[in-house]
Amino acid sequence: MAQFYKPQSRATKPQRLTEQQVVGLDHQGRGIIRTATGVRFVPGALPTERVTITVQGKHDAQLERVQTTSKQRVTPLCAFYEQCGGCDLQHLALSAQREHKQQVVAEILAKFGQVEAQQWLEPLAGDDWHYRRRARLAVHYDAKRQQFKMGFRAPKSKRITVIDACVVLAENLNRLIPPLQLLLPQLELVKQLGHVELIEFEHQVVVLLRLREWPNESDQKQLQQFAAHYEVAVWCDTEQQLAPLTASNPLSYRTVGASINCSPTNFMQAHRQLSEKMVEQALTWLDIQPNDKILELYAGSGNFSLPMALAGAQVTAIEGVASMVEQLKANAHNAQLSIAAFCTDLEQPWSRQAWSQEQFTKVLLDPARAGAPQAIKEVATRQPQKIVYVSCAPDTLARDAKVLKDNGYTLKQAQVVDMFPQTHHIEVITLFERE
Ligand SMILES: C[S@@+](CC[C@H](N)C(=O)[O-])C[C@H]1O[C@@H](n2cnc3c(N)ncnc32)[C@H](O)[C@@H]1O
Repeated sequence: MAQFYKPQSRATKPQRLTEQQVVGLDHQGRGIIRTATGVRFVPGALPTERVTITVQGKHDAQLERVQTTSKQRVTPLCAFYEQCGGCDLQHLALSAQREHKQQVVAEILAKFGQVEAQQWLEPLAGDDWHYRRRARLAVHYDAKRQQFKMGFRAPKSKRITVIDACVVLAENLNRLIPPLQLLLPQLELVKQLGHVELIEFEHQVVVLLRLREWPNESDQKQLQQFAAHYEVAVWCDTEQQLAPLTASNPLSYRTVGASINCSPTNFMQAHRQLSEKMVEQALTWLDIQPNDKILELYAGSGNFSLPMALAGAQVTAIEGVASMVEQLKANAHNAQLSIAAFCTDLEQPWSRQAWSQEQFTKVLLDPARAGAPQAIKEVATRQPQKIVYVSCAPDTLARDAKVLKDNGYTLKQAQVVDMFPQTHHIEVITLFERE
């Protein structure tokens, strides 16, 4: 048999380093330490602290002990903080979390966009706990052991941290976790359950079950009893259909001056109070005048479109998901507003889009994490007076901001929207103006 050279295993004992100085926080909320062998990123460590770490991989390290504690360190509220990893900034005081988020955005804008905001507004904040109006819970059923797990996935892992409460989830949703943990393993559908979503709408709390097939009669009966008892609607999302299994009120959420009807799988801003406040800020910056023609990109079901039209603008709204475009049109119709809405993939050039031939005075865009690499070039060449850019990813915002800067725009104002307190996730709203 042929023999091949096999290098010796390089596995060594994990290296332990004591008295390490934390010099900053990175954009994922991890402490930064400069060791003799390079930079290490340490979840849970805070600037000014001296800590003991165990080195893992090339740049990561695990926090073992805090030797000198930061004044900004607070005791995490959540019992699952160590295992869950969802709210990874809970050990940092809230005011410091917000300061950190603003600093991260400013640094990334300067480094990757060569852009500086002329003015930062105070972060927009709402409830710091029990603020989330939507959560997706991972599930796993071990048929052999008849073991059911429901919770959140641990960081960088498929492991499920079983929880019986979540400190950032709206109380309306939080109370459903223990009874669902009891009910679901008793149902036949547990064997084909993909995940569970809990969503708080304006007049209805929804438990959405992701399934392969529609539930059998016995399961349906038990789910109906559950729904009646907890005053929720159970919806099922199979490959064939998305529909309520129990009685359900129409699903909607509030925006400034209007209700937005939507389906349980449509995008909805995460924070139950801050969505409207963020829309108000956008309206203030846009300063809508009677002749304004506004182009809105990544419009969803109309969260910004309806308030802009109510303020008197002529709105053209673009969204990539066809069902949301239809929803947006219906929402505009219900509010007796005239909004031109189109389904377009904004990753593609606009040359064939008839809507793009119009002259727009102002643009509002609210892309997903990937930002708007193609759309921003198209916007910049059209030279609207004002651009309001809402972002949940400072790195792609910085890349797109550079395109605007190169095309004569100045970043007049910026504001962190604390849409995800206790976590490192960042939302920011920005106003660019043509010089
Ligand atoms: C952050 S959400 C914002 C939605 C809306 N502005 C709101 O406040 O509810 C981003 C939206 O962009 C849409 N989207 C993502 N990629 C897209 C693309 N390539 N073309 C068009 N729309 C896209 C998503 O479907 C989603 O509705």
